[in-house]
Amino acid sequence: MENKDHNQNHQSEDLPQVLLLKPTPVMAVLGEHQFSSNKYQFLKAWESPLPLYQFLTKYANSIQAILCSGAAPVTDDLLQLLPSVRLVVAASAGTNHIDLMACCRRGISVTNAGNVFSDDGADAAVGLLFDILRKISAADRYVRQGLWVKKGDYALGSKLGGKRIGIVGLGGIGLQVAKRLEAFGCIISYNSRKKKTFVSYPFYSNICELAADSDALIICCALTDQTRHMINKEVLSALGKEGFIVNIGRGAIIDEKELVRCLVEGEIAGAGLDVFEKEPDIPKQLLELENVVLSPHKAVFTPESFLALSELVVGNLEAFFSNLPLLSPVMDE
Ligand SMILES: O=CC(=O)O
Repeated sequence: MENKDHNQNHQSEDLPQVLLLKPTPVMAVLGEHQFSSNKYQFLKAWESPLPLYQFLTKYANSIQAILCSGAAPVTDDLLQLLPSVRLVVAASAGTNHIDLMACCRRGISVTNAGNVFSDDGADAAVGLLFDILRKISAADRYVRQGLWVKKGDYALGSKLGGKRIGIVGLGGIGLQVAKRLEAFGCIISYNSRKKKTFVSYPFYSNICELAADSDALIICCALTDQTRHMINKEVLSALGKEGFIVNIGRGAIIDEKELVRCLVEGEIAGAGLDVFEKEPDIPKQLLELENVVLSPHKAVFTPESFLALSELVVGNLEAFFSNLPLLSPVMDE
């Protein structure tokens, strides 16, 4: 039986080593030729016959960078094993799978998807909002099931223009959501870690107050210790029976149990959800609700955004190994 570590390539021994723990979708776009480039040695842990720990130990003192996605967390324990790592490149906007404190403590730089996902993420958020307000997916099911013929006209949806929209997280994606929804005639307010001086939208430091003053909340912020379950029972009840929620951030920003209860009991009007607490498992009750639109965590992914991401990933590696400023560093705030 062949027991060869395909990562072993004598010609590439002197190249900077970049570890990949699991395949990341960006690989499909970058193509295999990039991953056997003559600039870096990409070490793909899953291709090695060695158990992971042994594989990591073998390359422990030479791996200088990690290219990662949410599928494989970068923990303090992992970094402890790899003392030569100086850069973590996240092929995602969110960095909740990376122990940022540990990176900071160890002097490791971190990059993410920067703004390459902002347009597609914002398009998806607006699409989900449109869908739940105008009942597009629900009406589609109605027609397909032959209910238009049997039962007559479908219930009316609600107009997007004029709605008060509370954006939670006014980063790259949140700003693009605001821009799009302003064009539809919506009234924008936001909550963020800090008030942004470059926008004139009303800032709410209190998320409950934002919810109470909004017809819909759109969650675009990062998942951190501060934002985990930030959208809780209190916030949902402030949003109220007529209120909608869209989440393209991370599932755990919302207390999902509470969200499901509010949807089932009619305490909020509807939800458009791209992300969930235990993906890809989702609470079964959501499948039965007509006022919920579900999407399999793909808001920011298009072939175009992947292409832009792959260029950014390569750009960050090149910058790092040429001692130039990183293109999309994750800043400490
Ligand atoms: O969810 C997608 C991302 O964080 O890039």
